[in-house]
Amino acid sequence: MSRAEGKSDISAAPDLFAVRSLLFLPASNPRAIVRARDSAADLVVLDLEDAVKPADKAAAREAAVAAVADAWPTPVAIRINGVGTEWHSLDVDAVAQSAADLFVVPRATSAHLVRNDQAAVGKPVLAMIETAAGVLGAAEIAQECAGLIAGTNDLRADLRLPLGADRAPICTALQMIVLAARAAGVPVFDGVFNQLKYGDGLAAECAHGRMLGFDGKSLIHPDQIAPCNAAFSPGPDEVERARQLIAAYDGGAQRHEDEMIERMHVDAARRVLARAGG
Ligand SMILES: CC(C)(COP(=O)(O)OP(=O)(O)OC[C@H]1O[C@@H](n2cnc3c(N)ncnc32)[C@H](O)[C@@H]1OP(=O)(O)O)[C@@H](O)C(=O)NCCC(=O)NCCSC(=O)C[C@H](O)C(=O)O
Ligand SMILES: [Mg+2]
Repeated sequence: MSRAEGKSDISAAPDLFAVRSLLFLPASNPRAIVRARDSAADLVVLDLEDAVKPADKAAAREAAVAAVADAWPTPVAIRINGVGTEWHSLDVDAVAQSAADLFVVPRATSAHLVRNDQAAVGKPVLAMIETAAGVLGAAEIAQECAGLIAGTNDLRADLRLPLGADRAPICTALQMIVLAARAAGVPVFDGVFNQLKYGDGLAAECAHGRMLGFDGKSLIHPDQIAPCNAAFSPGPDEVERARQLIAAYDGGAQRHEDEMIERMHVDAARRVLARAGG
């Protein structure tokens, strides 16, 4: 089945608040494209940027456009090369003509550059915040976007952190990215976990991201999808607590199981039920 080419309705953005897992893959890897299409990722991002060697950029662009023309069970995005690179305008033109549902801009540093790309492509855009300048501009950038993604590898590099640094030195930046997205009313996604043999490390980092307020997480391998989806889905106890809280509430401030609850707790409980699928 083939999808209409050149979809350009930016109001037709998928419900990105429902996205828990964003699977990145190099658009130059055809086997990975097949795997991604069959995967349980909530959103797939075909990468033209850092995952693709310079010599492969043109072929990757062609492959991404061809891939998104087919039917996908989930929304599919293309990550373009950044403004100022030799591939940027070719990527913009190709994605504008493609059937991708949305696109991703890397290393976003200013709202007007994101606005320019969005106007040229005519699709919803997710902006990656992955530099110090991007973090400081995130509040304005978020106003131009369908969502923000933390680019934690580039951010660590831009901050000149030692290789292998954990999350402690980037926590302030992560919180600023979440604040920016929430102030703009758009969803926000955590960065990638680079370890491919991870034990409990991935689940712990997903849980940390959820506690910081992220809606979901960027992933680099299909094996990371199940732990990520589980971590960003409310468990049965959480769902039951949410149901009981909503049922018990009748306005104002009240006691519920030895805690005070107010209207905002009911709103949060409703979000839990929505994410759990009703
Ligand atoms: C990291 C990898 C290069 C590892 O590759 P490899 O060792 O070949 O993996 P496997 O042998 O375990 O692969 C098994 C099969 O799974 C497919 N596969 C692998 N990764 C993916 C994927 N991401 N999506 C879909 N399918 C995938 C392989 O093709 C194998 O299939 P088959 O041959 O049929 O058995 C590799 O995992 C990889 O390339 N990952 C994604 C890298 C990427 O996209 N990077 C850019 C985004 S991350 C980033 O930089 C964020 C941000 O910009 C920042 O700065 O933080
Ligand atoms: Mg990056």
